[in-house]
Amino acid sequence: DNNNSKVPSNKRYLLYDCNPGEGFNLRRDVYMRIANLVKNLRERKECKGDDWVLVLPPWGRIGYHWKERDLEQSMIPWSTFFDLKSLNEFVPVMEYEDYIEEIGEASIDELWYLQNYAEGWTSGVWEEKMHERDCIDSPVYETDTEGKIRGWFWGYEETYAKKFKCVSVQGMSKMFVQPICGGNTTAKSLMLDRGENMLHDMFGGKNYWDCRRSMVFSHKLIEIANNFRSKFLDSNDIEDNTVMPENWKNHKCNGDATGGPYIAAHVRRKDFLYARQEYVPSIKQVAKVLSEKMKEYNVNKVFIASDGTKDEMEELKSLLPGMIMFKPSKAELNNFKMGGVAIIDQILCSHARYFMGTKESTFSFRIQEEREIMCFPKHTTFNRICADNAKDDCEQPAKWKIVWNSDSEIWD
Ligand SMILES: C[C@@H]1O[C@H](OP(=O)(O)OP(=O)(O)OC[C@H]2O[C@@H](n3cnc4c(=O)[nH]c(N)nc43)[C@H](O)[C@@H]2O)[C@@H](O)[C@H](O)[C@@H]1O
Repeated sequence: DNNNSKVPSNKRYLLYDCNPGEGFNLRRDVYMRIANLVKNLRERKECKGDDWVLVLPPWGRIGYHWKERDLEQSMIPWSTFFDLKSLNEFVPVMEYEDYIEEIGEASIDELWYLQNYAEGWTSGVWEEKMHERDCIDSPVYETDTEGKIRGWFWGYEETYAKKFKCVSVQGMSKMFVQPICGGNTTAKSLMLDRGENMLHDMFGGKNYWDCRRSMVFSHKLIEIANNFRSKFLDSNDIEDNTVMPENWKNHKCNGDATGGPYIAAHVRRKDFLYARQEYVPSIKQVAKVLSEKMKEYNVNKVFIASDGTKDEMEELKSLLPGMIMFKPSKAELNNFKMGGVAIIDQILCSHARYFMGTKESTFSFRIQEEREIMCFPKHTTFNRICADNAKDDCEQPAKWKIVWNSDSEIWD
């Protein structure tokens, strides 16, 4: 065992990763499930006070969207997108490179590949369960001649794992506490791959919202967005009533946020045009609905965040002259990558007087949460633009209520 002797014996590391196809904002949700698991591992008696730390999986060319050929996107640390000091106020976290340095070698003791049950829900009722099983998918990891388990570790080619198993799971993050602390493993470092197979303990509860509030964006990105707000949208935190304290733990609502004198929309296109066809409005419909809302809110600017094509955005602009978009400079794109630009778009949407999202897009959900955290009235947040056909029932998004105080943890 080459583990660095400087590391205290009760220190343990939890690493994770997701299905490569998952996009940025779904991954932010998986982070929250893992962070809540780490919180449980740190607090539950059976874990004997071990000092669990969450190791942040570097960002790379994830999902369908971050594939720009001329943009280097690999081994991106979390600090590019998020404020680590704020994350650390919820559970201790560290960057992957700091982990390697701390333990003194690019290795992970044990790797669990999470999967479903091959047989599905046999009993017909959903129950929480977890078992070591044969791998269902053909393995994405291979054992080399030295017995080291090799595979994709965020582009760090020297990294390997020492043990590997497939684990079938059906349940919430709390269910992992017993297998991890109850003697099934003594690994100092444990990685859960396909972390999206773990569900939230208490979706929408106090821990959910505390963790969500700790995901403060990097100060550099906030600064760029704030400059853009003041230059193009006549918007600033004092007048908009969106001032946030240094430490998210000290934040409370002081009346409603008003937002800047503009409305905003997240217009998700690309794969949604096919996968969510019946819910996606045409560009003409987007323009029609937003013009009406601009009148209703008495503003002449509408900020658009979109993954749409240049042609689609030109068409929209021709129908909606008050339209404003954020276009990164080449240098900004190189520094902050697709994720940074996505966050700037989200910050700009979240400070608008009124917001409309896209049905079932986690990109829109994260904006809605951000507005909920900043104390916007719900009717200005939980809206979407309906499609122009009759098939769309036009159901509006669920109004998630932020939980500030300790709630009854019904699974405890
Ligand atoms: C169908 C599913 O859709 C899910 O997407 P969905 O929830 O919208 O949201 P995300 O998981 O964030 O994935 C969408 C990606 O598209 C880009 N993107 C989308 N809209 C915008 C925008 O307005 N501005 C900017 N700058 N970027 C945008 C962004 O890079 C983001 O990472 C995927 O995560 C799933 O993997 C799956 O494909």
